Amino acid sequence: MIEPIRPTADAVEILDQRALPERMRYIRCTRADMVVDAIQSLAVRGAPAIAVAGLYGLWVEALALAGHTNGTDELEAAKDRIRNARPTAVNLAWAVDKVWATRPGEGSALVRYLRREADALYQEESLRNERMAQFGAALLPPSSRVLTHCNTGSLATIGLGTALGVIRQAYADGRIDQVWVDETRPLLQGSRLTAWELVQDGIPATLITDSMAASLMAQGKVDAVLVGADRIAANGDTANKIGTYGLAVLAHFHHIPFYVVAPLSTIDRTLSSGNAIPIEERAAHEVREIRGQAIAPRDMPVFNPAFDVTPSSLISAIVTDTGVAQGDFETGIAKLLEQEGKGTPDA
Ligand SMILES: CSC[C@H]1O[C@H](OP(=O)(O)O)[C@H](O)[C@@H]1O
Repeated sequence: MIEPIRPTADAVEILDQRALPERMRYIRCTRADMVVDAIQSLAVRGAPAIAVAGLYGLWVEALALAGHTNGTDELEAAKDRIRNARPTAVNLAWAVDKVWATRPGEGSALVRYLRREADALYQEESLRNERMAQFGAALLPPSSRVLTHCNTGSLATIGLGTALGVIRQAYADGRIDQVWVDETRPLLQGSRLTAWELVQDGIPATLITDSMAASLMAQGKVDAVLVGADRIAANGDTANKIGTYGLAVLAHFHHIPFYVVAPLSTIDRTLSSGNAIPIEERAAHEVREIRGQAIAPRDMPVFNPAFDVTPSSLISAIVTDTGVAQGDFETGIAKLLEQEGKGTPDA
């Protein structure tokens, strides 16, 4: 299994996803700001993965500050920088807030606690992926041809992945014949990362540009669309990689099931709808260049939102680690949240 995050005795090693698919190199992080930079530059990315990376960042910072005079204040400031490193994916803030709220005093007890919490989330996310894969695969009829957007695999999570975890399980169950992989402009998480993961797994996949999805659906070559999520509101409105909303509109028009796959840690219990989900806007060069090569006039104005919001009315089902919500998402999501931690996922 690919390891996007590798904790060691005194650091956290992060697989630099910016260098994929050509090179596998790890960044050794010994301070919080090294992890913040890795998250903000998308060296590590994907809602669940950045939450795990963030907790290890908190741990290495506590390790480095142990014994410092202003260590407590410096650690709290670092915590805020980690928490706010990327605004849309709720997992990061949720994990940091949860761990910070119940931390013990300071010193070695705090260091041990933070490492223990990071290890626990690492394990938990891996198990969540396995449960989602089972629930999601059951939705797909045999010989399905599915389309996916961005990267929701082992690189974006810990373990099988979310939407890509469902695809892996469904393929293993003989339910998938073909995967259409959206390249996912501007940062190409689909062509660089999802395609790389599927090639490694030997799963039949074909790379397409984002603009090709519509005609594939019109030709009847797509049986389902599977995507991940960065933040899901209580009514099921979902923020995900830019381009997801367009796919949902296309799927709705062509009567194709549109599935969102995400762990409960992606659900924002405080938001009644997607209107208030903060959408991260990123640097213009990400659109104007590819790997430093200009593909647009140098000072061309750019609009570069990293995510968009799909209204729940366009979503066929939301697959989580405790079961599947369909139809009345508000009630369905509330029921799935009630299952959390009970160890007996919804049937
Ligand atoms: C299971 S990852 C969820 C989500 O994260 C990705 O965004 P990014 O590559 O910017 O971190 C994409 O929206 C995935 O669907």
